[in-house]
Amino acid sequence: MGVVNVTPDSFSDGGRWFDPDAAVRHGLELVDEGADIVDVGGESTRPGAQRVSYEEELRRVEPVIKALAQEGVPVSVDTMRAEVAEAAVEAGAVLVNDVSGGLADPDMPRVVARARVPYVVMHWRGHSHDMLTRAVYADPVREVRDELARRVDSVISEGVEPEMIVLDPGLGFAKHSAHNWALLAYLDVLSDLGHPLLIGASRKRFLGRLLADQDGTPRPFSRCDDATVAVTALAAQAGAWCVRVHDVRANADAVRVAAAWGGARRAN
Ligand SMILES: Nc1nc2ncc(COP(=O)(O)O)nc2c(=O)[nH]1
Repeated sequence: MGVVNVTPDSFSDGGRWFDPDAAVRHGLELVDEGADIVDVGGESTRPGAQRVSYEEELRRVEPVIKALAQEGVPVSVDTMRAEVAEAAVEAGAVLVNDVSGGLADPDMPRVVARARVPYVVMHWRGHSHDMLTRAVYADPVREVRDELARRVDSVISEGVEPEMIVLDPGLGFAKHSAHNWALLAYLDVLSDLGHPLLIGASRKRFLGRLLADQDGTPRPFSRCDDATVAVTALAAQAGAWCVRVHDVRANADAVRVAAAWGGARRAN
């Protein structure tokens, strides 16, 4: 899953694809690099980000989704708003990627159920402006698993088909580095919920902190693609269904390496 943030302020590529034509060109490049899905988002979710209006979010994403869909690109819409998801599916999106897992907008499960598209339910504990105040866990893996399980039950009760649900641990969302590493180390606990897993580690702060230099300065996000590729290979080997990344080519290569490695083990 290649990322196209049509935002002026996303942490990892803020502003580069804010122009719709540039965003569409970039989405097509990501497909050429090996992306199976292009994820289009119009609202930054970096820690501390302020929300944008529904109108502004839709203005940003709709033309990009429509143009990419018309080129035959499988597009997902990264939104917490049911109205944006509905309009995005109308414009040709084939998957809804909801970082709030249906918590930010109670209408979302009904919209997704009616659209009959796959639905990414990510672990979330509130909006970016204050989510780090909720980054408190006694047992992060068990708590994330239990909270995701509750979201699954809730959205199914609203009509979403179980087989349409994809789960995501929400790395960096109301989580500190140690929480993120624990979730990656125990992906099998989340897989046991019985849904495909999407992993979004690309260029995130916990990778920059891991790679900090001697005086503790975190590695800039633009130089965390190699670490992202390592996470991709390990996540693929751990059975992840999809990784959400900025640098598609290198990560698509890593997925192929993991598939060849895993295939050889099964064959012998
Ligand atoms: N499903 C899913 N969606 C996401 N959308 C945005 C971001 C924030 O990263 P970005 O600003 O680089 O897009 N991370 C995720 C994620 O981890 N999982």
